[in-house]
Amino acid sequence: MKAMASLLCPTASTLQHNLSTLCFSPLKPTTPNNLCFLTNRFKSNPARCNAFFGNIPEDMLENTLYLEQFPVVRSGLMQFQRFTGDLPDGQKWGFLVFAGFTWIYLTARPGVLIGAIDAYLLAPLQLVLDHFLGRRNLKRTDFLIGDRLGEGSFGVVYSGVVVPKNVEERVQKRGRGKSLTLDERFKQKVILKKVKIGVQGAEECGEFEEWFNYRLSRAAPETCAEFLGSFVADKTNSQFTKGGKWLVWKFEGNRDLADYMKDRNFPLNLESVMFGRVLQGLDSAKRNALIIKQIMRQIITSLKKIHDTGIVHRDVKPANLVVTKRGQIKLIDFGAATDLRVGKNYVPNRGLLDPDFCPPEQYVLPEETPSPPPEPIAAFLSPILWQLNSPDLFDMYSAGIVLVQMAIPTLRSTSGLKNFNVELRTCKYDLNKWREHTRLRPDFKILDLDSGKGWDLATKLISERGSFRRGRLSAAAALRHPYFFLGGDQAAAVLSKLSLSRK
Ligand SMILES: Nc1ncnc2c1ncn2[C@@H]1O[C@H](COP(=O)(O)OP(=O)(O)OP(=O)(O)O)[C@@H](O)[C@H]1O
Repeated sequence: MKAMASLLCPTASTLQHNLSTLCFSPLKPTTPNNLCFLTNRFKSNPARCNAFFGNIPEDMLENTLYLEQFPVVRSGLMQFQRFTGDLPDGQKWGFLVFAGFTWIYLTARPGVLIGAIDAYLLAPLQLVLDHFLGRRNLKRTDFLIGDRLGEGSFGVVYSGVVVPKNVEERVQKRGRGKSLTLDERFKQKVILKKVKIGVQGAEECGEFEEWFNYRLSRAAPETCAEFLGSFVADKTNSQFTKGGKWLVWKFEGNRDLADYMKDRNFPLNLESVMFGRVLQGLDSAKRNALIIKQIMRQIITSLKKIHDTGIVHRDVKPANLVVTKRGQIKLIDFGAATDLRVGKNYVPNRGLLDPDFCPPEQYVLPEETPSPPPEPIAAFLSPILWQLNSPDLFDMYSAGIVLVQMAIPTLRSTSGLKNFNVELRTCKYDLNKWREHTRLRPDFKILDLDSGKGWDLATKLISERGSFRRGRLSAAAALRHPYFFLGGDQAAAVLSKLSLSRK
């Protein structure tokens, strides 16, 4: 760095200061500790080097860096020299500080620069590639619709299968025509969401969900269910309505976290899914705690990744976390998500949310925040918006509720969670106060293990926003919390992967 500074400062007369010749001529080292740059011409020819500089001690040569080893530095220095040319010292430094600040701004969360690269380069590239590979040419006849899995405000979700190419449909209906019995050629399972027709805002939500899925398939594919694309039904029959839009995902797993939590055996019913085996040598409280820790680690890691792209999910809850058969937790249902880099799906005053998991502030941004300007301007301003409002902390509250719900058995039922929320509101969202006053007789054993690190994390996620709209841990900060140190859950997960790969 010292040498870099000398290079950039033309008054450092110990070095040749004409940067335009830097890349073609050597710079003489001054002291053994003062690193400087030499070109490869001199590195490979010590005699020539010594002739040029006089005898250079060997230890000094060892400390010498060669400019060719740092192509980025080299081209950066050349560019810098080209731009600053004959400017006086003060202006050169001013230029450097400005360039540094611009770089920090463009790469600060939610990432103006990477967002622009995604929007103007990666998204069109994905479109072309998908067309080329036939991924955007889905059609009604590619799928057979099976059971209905759920219904939200704007869509109805079904399981289904892909009809293999050149396979005649041989569909036998079983029971009342709900379950499909198909031969083994129909093995690729999918999830289909039918966007409701005639429901206000449904079409728009469907468009947003599609947009978010494509965006995440480029930016953080491991965090969410694999999106296969969409199609518009070309005719009306029992399942389809002509003109109706369908979104399609890969089937990621039979059950979501809410399904597992309904089971009395939770969290032990996830033990072999998460770790591939039963954790030996531990009492059941410790096993429970390790499973919950692994689930929380995965949820918060995924949240960190989506927040890094500027997306806030806004509907984090067990029913929106699918558990794959390899024990991965994947986020689904981006219908309520918002991208605060470009203001996508951000409508001031619109709450779309599940009250049981929603933080007290209810909105990701203060209600007085105006509607977003056109996308490029919104993107340019987004680091300021993000710094001022920390919208990611919205999801972190929901993650905190998921943690206490998993760890405290009496909060797992719908009524238990509702009562908890009522009491919490009365305690002004102070979890410690709630603990002193609750009448729900909660069992804190899991959260109190390990000197209460789990409890401490919960109190730092479930809270009101403090001054400057902070006061809750971000995903990155939560992952640095002592709760996640010495991750026995990680060790068990790694061991299970190793034993699986050996099989
Ligand atoms: N990719 C997937 N793999 C396996 N199961 C899934 C997948 N996507 C959704 N599911 C299942 O379908 C259920 C409903 O899905 P989802 O939450 O997306 O729709 P919804 O909440 O009913 O609709 P809305 O988006 O309108 O709220 C989930 O709880 C989950 O069990």
